[in-house]
Amino acid sequence: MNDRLPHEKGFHVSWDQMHRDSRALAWRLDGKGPDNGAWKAVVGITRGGLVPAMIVARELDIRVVDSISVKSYHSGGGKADQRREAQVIKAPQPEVMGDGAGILIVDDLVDSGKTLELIRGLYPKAHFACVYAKPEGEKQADTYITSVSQDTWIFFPWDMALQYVQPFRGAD
Ligand SMILES: O=P(O)(O)OC[C@H]1O[C@H](OP(=O)(O)OP(=O)(O)O)[C@H](O)[C@@H]1O
Ligand code: HPA
Ligand SMILES: [Mg+2]
Repeated sequence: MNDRLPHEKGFHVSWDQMHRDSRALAWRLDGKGPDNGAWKAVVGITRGGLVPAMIVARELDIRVVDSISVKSYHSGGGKADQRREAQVIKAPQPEVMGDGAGILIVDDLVDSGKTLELIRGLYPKAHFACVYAKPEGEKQADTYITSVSQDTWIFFPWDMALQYVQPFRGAD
């Protein structure tokens, strides 16, 4: 039985690491767009995807940047059969998106893949790019930088703060 709490197997990502990994994602995508290698626009999935989306747009000199807001919630009866559902609560500009061709849709992480699955249904020709990917959802990402095991919780820098920790060998 696995009775470990989510925060007990944690991958803590600093701002610096996030910046490096987002830059690596941009460089991987450079020249891979459908129009002579160019991408038309970057769309960040709020909220976590806005940080890598900005960095990718900056690295690749893409000035058209939009966002899509997805709200996730748990549905189902008892705790055991609860499922994570997702709903789009704010769409990007339709004139920018079309069917998604040439559009880079960026998120910080793919976990179950539900968020990307929902958005892919709306923009089937878009390219989906994430910084981190867990195995269950990684097939939903066309490009990602770092694999993280399914039972690891990723802590992003905007959810953390520097704080004092006791020395390993405490004073008596
Ligand atoms: O692959 P999935 O299982 O769908 O999970 C991945 C999504 O979950 C997190 O966002 P969250 O919905 O928690 O919202 P936030 O970005 O606003 O923090 C993360 O930023 C991804 O967008
Ligand atoms: O590992 C995670 N970290 C932060 N947010 C998340 N949302 C789904 N999985 C995660
Ligand atoms: Mg998110």
